[in-house]
Amino acid sequence: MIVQLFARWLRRGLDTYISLPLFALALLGGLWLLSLHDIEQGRERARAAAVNTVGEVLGTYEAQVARSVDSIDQTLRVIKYAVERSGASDALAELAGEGLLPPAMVFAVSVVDRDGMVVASNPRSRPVSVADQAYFLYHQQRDSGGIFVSHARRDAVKSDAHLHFTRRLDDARGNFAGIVMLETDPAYFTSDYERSRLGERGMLALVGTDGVVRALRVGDQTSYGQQLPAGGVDVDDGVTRFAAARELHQVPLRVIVGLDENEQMARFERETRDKLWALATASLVLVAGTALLWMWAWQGARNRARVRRARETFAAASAASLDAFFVLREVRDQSNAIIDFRFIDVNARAERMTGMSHGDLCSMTLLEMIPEARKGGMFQLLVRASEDGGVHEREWENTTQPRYPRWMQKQVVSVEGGIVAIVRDITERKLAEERMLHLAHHDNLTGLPNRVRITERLNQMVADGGAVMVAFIDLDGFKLVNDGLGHNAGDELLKIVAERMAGCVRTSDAVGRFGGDEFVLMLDAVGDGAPAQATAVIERVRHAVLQSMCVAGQKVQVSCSIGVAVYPQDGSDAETLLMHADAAMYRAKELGKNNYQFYTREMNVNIEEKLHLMEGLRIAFERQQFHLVYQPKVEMRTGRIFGCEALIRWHDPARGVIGPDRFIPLAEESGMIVALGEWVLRTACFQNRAWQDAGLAPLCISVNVSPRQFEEQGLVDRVARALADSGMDPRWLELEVTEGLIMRDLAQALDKMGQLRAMGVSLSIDDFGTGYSSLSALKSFPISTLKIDKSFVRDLGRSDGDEAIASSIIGLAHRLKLRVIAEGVETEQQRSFLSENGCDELQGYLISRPLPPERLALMLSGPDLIAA
Ligand SMILES: Nc1nc2c(ncn2[C@@H]2O[C@H](COP(=O)(O)O[C@H]3[C@@H](O)[C@H](n4cnc5c(=O)[nH]c(N)nc54)O[C@@H]3COP(=O)(O)O)[C@@H](O)[C@H]2O)c(=O)[nH]1
Repeated sequence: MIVQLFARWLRRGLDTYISLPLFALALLGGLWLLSLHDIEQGRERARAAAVNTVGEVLGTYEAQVARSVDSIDQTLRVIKYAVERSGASDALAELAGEGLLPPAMVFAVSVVDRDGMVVASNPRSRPVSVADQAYFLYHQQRDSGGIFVSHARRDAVKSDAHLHFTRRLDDARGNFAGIVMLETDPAYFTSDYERSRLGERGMLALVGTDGVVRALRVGDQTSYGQQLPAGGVDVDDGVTRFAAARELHQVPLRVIVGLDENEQMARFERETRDKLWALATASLVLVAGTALLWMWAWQGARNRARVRRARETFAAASAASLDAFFVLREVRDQSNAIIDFRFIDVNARAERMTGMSHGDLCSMTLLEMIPEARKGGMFQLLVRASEDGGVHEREWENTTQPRYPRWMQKQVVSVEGGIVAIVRDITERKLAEERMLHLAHHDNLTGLPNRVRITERLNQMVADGGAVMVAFIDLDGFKLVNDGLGHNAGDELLKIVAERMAGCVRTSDAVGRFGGDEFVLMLDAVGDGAPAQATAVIERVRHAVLQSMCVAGQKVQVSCSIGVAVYPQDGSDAETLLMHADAAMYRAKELGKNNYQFYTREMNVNIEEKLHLMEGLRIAFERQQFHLVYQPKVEMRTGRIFGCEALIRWHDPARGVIGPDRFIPLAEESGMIVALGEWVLRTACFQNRAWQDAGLAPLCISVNVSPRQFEEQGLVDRVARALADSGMDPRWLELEVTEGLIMRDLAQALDKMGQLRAMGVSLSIDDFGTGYSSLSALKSFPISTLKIDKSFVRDLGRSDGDEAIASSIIGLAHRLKLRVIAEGVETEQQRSFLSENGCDELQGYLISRPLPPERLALMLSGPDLIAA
């Protein structure tokens, strides 16, 4: 782990973008260190040179001052000698005569007697006393045998300050006899100030051993009298100097030379500044150059890292991927055109997909592996990806290479130095899509094209032009088989019919299932004789369907009603053609079923009539054109009328009485059934209450409730209100609901039926046997009666099937502890059968047609209608 980390660190360290700035930093540091060291040495050298100069100047200055002081002393000795020999008054004149006196302009010489009076002088001056002067007192008090140098002072003789060099005079007995004195300007001792050597702020000084400055010159300024500290070599004028001092022999004086440090170091500082500038500039250039190089190197390193990461990612992703990865590089000819692609790398999935090893693949080109790649567009896709960059995707159906997947999805990505083709086997998905497409367009049960496909196909045939016949086929009697023998039997029948139909059509025709027991034929009626052939196909289909078959172990027979519409005369699109074929099919049903009818315009009259009726219904409700008739229900055993069914009638002034079969479905469709149904319910309740109030024996009155009415939210409230308003006891009300209605939303129906039952209202299932009741659900219905549909009653005594159904319903109802009523009983034969099979109640023309209320009242007051 540590070794790895170290290796990684080392690798990174060696990376140019890291080592380059480090190197530049080291270089810069070294450069600066060397330069600063050199500067420091230069400084030392400059200082040493300055100190050296000070030494040299001091030597010169010392020599000069020593010479001056020496000659001054010589002069004083000569004067002393002359005064002691010749007397003060003549001595100076003699010496002047012999030219032994110094120039009077610079030096004034005087002789002072023992009382301190100047007695002779050159140049001449008035006699003044210097008895109080330090130099006089010095000699008066001691015989030092030496020269005395005074402070620079003004005195009675001279108004400006002078230095006084004095020697003692002795008389013959060696007593104090006065002094000889030489006065000079202090500036005399600094007049040798050379600017070229001492600069502007250099210093020359003559200082007494007492530390008092006798003469001082700094640049052009001369001064005196300052007190220097013992051994001090510089004056306090704010200038730092290189300075040195030296004491003079035999005279209590020191000479001091000082050179301004700034002036002495100025050249060095200037050169240092220049050096530093040059160094800074070089450093900047180095930093800028390094920064540029670093950016370039960093960019390069980043790119390399990206490529490395991409490689690693590719390797990791491709190794684990379910897709096959092929890395390819172009093969170009001399004109730089791409002529092939060579495999550079592939993953394990690619090896499995091609059945070739990595080594084999990487020694091949694309065209060597798939020679037909140019034909299928694969090669061109790779070329496009290679030249245009980006990602290119396509799905491929492989029809040539049996060992490769049938469907492949290829994604081609241009990468640096080549392209990557990612190939995915999508055969499964494609097949699933095909399956789903098939399911979406085909009927599950029969495998025939469904409504969607039929419409598409029909539109296609219409678009292709030419005559097309559309036959809409509805099975007659299918419901009986489905309800009687169960759904499985119904399904079986539909499959057989579908096969038979498919067997009748020509290859140019098509057959599909539209839904339920409805089928559609699309017949090509183009060409000579084609219409006749198409009609023959229709007839063949009708005949084939009519053949009996065995389903659920029973021999059954159905027929079909066929409506035919022809393109282009009966419609210009699939929808219209199907609608018209449907209308023609209804006509075929009306004409007794088991036949086919071509569409005619008159058939549309029915539709118009429907619209007309709908409008009439609305007006009829407003104008109260409805009334109820009541059909009695009798007990089979006693013949007693125990109830009646309220049936609605519409009396249209223009059209006469219109039956509910015609307008109830329209009222359902328009939603008017809710209001109409409530009117029926209330009228029936009020009527029943009126009969009871008239003293007739109480009857149970049945009211039909249609599906939409039943599903309406306020049904229970409406029933409660009708009962409350009419004052009728709920036990005398029965609501008849159909099977289909309950099964539409079983949970909600059960809830509603429960509420009605709780109110005391009875419930019966109308038209039993025609719906799709689940027998297990039937158990949970809170109903009291099952009504056998009149379609099963009609052929009792003639049809074994109907008899079997009727007796089964009776048996079933009794086992569920329900009563059974048969409706539509018209004949004695039907009554006997029902009676013999235990049916509890009867309703039908055999007893009575539906009657107006007053007629029923009359009937109720009569004898019982059938004998037990
Ligand atoms: N929602 C409502 N539906 C209603 C209402 N009134 C009637 N209807 C339904 O309309 C259908 C046709 O009814 P109608 O024309 O009144 O026919 C009924 C009887 O007249 C008829 N019937 C009775 N006995 C016989 C007979 O011996 N032979 C024969 N051919 N027909 C007979 O049967 C119809 C009663 O059927 P049902 O209701 O199933 O007991 C019909 O479906 C009515 O339900 C209404 O107010 N609301």
